[in-house]
Amino acid sequence: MAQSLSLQFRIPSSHSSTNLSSLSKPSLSSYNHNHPIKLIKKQLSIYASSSSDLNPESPSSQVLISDNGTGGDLVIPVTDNHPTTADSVIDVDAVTEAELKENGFRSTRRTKLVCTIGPATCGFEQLEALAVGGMNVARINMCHGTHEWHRRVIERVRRLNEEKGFAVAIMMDTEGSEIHMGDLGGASSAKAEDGEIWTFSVRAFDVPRPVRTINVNYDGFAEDVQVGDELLVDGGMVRFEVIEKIGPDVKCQCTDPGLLLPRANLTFWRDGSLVRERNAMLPTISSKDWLDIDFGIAEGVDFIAISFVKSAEVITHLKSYIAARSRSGDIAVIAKIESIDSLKNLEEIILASDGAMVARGDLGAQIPLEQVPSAQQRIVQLCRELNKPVIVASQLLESMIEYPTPTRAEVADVSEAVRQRADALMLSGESAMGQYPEKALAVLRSVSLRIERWWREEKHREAMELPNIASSFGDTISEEICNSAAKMANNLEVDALFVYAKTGHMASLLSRCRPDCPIFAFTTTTSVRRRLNLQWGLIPFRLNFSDDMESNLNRTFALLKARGMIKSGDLVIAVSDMLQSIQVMNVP
Ligand SMILES: Nc1ncnc2c1ncn2[C@@H]1O[C@H](COP(=O)(O)OP(=O)(O)OP(=O)(O)O)[C@@H](O)[C@H]1O
Ligand SMILES: CC(=O)C(=O)O
Ligand SMILES: [K+]
Ligand SMILES: [Mg+2]
Repeated sequence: MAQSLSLQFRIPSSHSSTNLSSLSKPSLSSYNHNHPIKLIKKQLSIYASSSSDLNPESPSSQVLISDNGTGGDLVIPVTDNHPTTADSVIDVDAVTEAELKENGFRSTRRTKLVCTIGPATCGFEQLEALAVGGMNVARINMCHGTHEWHRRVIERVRRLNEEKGFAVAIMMDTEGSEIHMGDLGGASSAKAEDGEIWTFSVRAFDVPRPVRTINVNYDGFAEDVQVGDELLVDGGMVRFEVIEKIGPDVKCQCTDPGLLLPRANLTFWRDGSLVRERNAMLPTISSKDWLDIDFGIAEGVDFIAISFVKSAEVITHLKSYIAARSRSGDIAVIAKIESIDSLKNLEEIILASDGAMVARGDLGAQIPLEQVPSAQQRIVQLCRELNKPVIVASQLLESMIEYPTPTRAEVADVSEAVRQRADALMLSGESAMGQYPEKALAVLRSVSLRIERWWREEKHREAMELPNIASSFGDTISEEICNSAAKMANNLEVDALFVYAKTGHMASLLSRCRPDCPIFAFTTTTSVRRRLNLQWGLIPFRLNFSDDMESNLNRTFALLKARGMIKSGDLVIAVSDMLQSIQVMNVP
């Protein structure tokens, strides 16, 4: 297949003979600051002020309202579910829009934020507060709650996206078939005190549960453990020693007291290492997980995260299962790295997946805690090399489940993940059942912004050699274009990279380069837009565009300028997957 590579430099003639670096600092401070955040609630979609940009054929699909403050009208598509036919509409969420207007390009956050939704955050208003606070992906954990409960959360997030222009993606996280406790008969927690004897059993207990008894989900439990083994709840939050086995009952003495939470994970250790007897043979995807996956496919979730992945095969199998069943076949599969086996087979698992999660909670129960930081660094780096989005998860702001401010150590941990340039950070209990979900999200947001800016100001560019990952000549060209465009963007200090990518692939290749400027990713479908929302530095927009880059650019400039998101003179580099080209230009 013949491919042409055209490099077009369209610096206006008045600038053509000047030193490029002198062009590169359009005064972002000239952004006007008169846009109250209140606008957030109603700004949804935007269109150009020029009437020729409006599609007269579909006026009935739009509602025009005046936004009395920024000048110009807003176009609100009645439904955001399918690509609208109106070429005049560009979908971007109001928070991004306000952020760009208020602070300019450079200040936008590059690190994406995932929030686990639970009882503390499942209401529409709570979800909206998280979206306004910067949530890019809502995670639902199938360890907890019913399908009905999860369906309602999904429906609310969808409604939020449709009504308020957000692109919050949904990630479903499977339970997996590792050993865990039962649900404590409805109690929210149980306290285990030092020296107490508790009974762990595969027997189901009556309600109310007899005191100091815990049900275990794994039939082979009593057979696999031995007297003297250490039993760790939630990777060591509470510890017991096995003192006696009586049929299905295992008597254990508490050695490290603490709170037992419903369905907490259990591991047992012998002579300092994790015991993996028959439970190592449990399937990665249990029969309950398959039912949950069918539910996720039916609900059209954007990501399915698979717990306790051991090998690449399970990912490949799940991907073909999804491809055969999903209407659009576009659910991304995220491998959760939280077991010894997943570390052993890391590269092939990541290659087979669409992304990975450093699931430090369970990982820290399977390898010594002091090995978790280096595992994290390795996973983050490998994912970036292989161009797969990576999420750093668990206990980032654990103390904020109870307290309104984080510990210094937590802030340092978040900073380190941002500095490693992970695509995304995740809240678990902090947002699912903590007392300060919005505050925790605000901490992730402000720490990300601060560390990213510091990194740019210090020009700390990693000397990371990005390997060639393309499998065809066409892909190689895309990859070279993105690498070059990102490098040019840094050297020329441009304000933004624009990428027109139908499947989103070129957008993620640009994100992999972690350039200094934000990446405006234009895509034609809402589902691709949502999926891109997990990736570092991408500001995803949905826009109908053609194969004619000249007209795409002109239209985009008009649309974005009309809303004050860019302005004349801003320096932009544009790439596209239709016309494989790099164009450098000032916004006219
Ligand atoms: N849908 C839900 N309903 C009720 N409680 C929930 C729900 N989702 C999460 N939680 C609560 O938030 C806590 C933290 O959530 P998180 O998703 O990190 O789960 P986890 O059980 O710790 O396990 P893992 O993340 O390894 O699957 C849970 O232990 C649970 O108490
Ligand atoms: C997120 C998760 O599953 C873990 O940290 O174990
Ligand atoms: K899970
Ligand atoms: Mg886990």
